[in-house]
Amino acid sequence: MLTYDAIVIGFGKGGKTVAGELANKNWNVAMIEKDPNMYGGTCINIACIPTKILVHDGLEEIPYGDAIERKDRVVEKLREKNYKNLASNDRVTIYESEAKFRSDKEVEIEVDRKKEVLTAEHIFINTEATSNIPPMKGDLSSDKVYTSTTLIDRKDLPKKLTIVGGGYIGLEYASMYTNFGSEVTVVMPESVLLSHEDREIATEVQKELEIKGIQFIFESKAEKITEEDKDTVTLSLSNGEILRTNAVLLATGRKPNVDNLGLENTTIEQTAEGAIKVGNNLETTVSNVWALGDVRGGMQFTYISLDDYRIVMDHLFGEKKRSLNTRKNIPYSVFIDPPLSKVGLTVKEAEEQGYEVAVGTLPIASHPRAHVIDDLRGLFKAVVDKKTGKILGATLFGPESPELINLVKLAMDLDAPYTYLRDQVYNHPVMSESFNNLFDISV
Ligand SMILES: Cc1cc2nc3c(=O)[nH]c(=O)nc-3n(C[C@H](O)[C@H](O)[C@H](O)COP(=O)(O)OP(=O)(O)OC[C@H]3O[C@@H](n4cnc5c(N)ncnc54)[C@H](O)[C@@H]3O)c2cc1C
Ligand SMILES: NC(=O)c1ccc[n+]([C@@H]2O[C@H](COP(=O)([O-])OP(=O)(O)OC[C@H]3O[C@@H](n4cnc5c(N)ncnc54)[C@H](O)[C@@H]3O)[C@@H](O)[C@H]2O)c1
Repeated sequence: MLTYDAIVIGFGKGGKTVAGELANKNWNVAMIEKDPNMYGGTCINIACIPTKILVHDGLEEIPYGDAIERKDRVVEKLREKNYKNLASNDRVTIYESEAKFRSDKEVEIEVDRKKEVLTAEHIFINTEATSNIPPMKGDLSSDKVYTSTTLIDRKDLPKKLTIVGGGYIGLEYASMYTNFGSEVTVVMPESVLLSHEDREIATEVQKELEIKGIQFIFESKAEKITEEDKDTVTLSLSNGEILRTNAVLLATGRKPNVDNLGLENTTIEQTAEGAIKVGNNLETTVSNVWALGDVRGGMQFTYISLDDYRIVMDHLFGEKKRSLNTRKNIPYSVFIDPPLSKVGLTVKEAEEQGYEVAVGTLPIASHPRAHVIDDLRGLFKAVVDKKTGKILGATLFGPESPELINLVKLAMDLDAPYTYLRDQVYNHPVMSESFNNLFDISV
């Protein structure tokens, strides 16, 4: 049995950051990663970075095949850099193996076909989330059926792409493949697009995506896939429709990955949804065994996993003040064209929580920067508490919104009144100066 100060399972955002930091504090760290193509984790290899490269290149009208090649080159470079970052640290030993718990503090791996057991007082679980495959009949193993991971490895552009699921992945892939030239249809069980978002803005999003050529089929589930010929499958929907298509993307959520992790050999508990159960400081039900990122449930974003690392470090070495409870406003963006970004509450959510609200609305077409960049699409909305003047939230649909939303987040975190963003001196002509008008709200 090999003894370390810490074992990290999964070379993802949370895991690699924890491993590097512990090694810098002179801990001996075992880093276990099961897939040599995943050094650096989901984000850089199969998610945020490759998809945002394709979003970018699609908008630049770069041919699909060239964009896929560039994506592969960048990902390889990043993976190598991530690997070297830890491999070059004498305090870190990297094991390429699936990790499986044998007991609360023992982890089994396979090295050169031989089983090896590692033990450490501190263990960090960072084993990602994986694609949900919906219960469907037919040829699910067809080479024309994809997940978000496998579709972006396809070298030729599918003429017709049908996407099952209208969440983040469904919409981002719909927008990006339409930009490359695919004819895209999105099938979803909901009766409206983006059911949790501001209705006025969601309607605007649907309008813009339909103008691009995307078709939406609401209130419908995909039920069966039938192989037709070498280029075609048919997809039977619960509403009776049958779609002929060249590729099907299953974008129906991602679930915490605890497959083969051996949790049954431990006293680590899981939530009803199958995530690893953690307290507010991210410790599992076993003392000094921690879980970070997608595997512990909750919001699935790279920056959440990074902030999980901050919480864990604060509990191990700091003042123990950081926790899930102290985390402030979390922004997010859906990288459709133009992008949609949100922080805080919508009008409906604020009213449901008992706030009396004042609302600012700004069509992007009214803003000078929109004319400079020749993109008049979109609508911004801000929600303010009438009583205190505090900003309760903003939903920004329009160019550059993924950058802008962080300004609103900052103002909200600092408890600044809405007038702070309204009366700010911004440079010109830029998108952020739209806040002079967006926040010109009478409360
Ligand atoms: C298509 C797509 C696009 C996305 N776009 C964005 C975006 O733009 N912005 C954003 O913030 N988020 C985005 N996300 C979400 C983001 O990628 C994840 O939230 C984030 O990568 C999760 O990181 P993590 O720290 O949980 O671990 P991960 O980075 O997922 O790493 C986990 C690692 O553990 C390894 N592993 C698993 N089981 C074992 C085991 N038993 N033994 C050893 N190793 C194991 C895996 O191989 C993997 O390398 C996207 C996700 C997808 C799918
Ligand atoms: N920009 C980003 O930050 C970004 C981008 C992509 C993914 N992500 C992360 O990845 C996670 C997973 O994304 P996702 O889009 O797969 O999940 P999601 O939960 O956002 O959406 C899943 C969709 O699939 C639908 N669905 C479920 N079963 C279905 C069925 N049988 N037939 C048809 N539709 C069905 C749901 O109703 C929903 O519309 C997100 O939660 C997000 O955190 C983030």
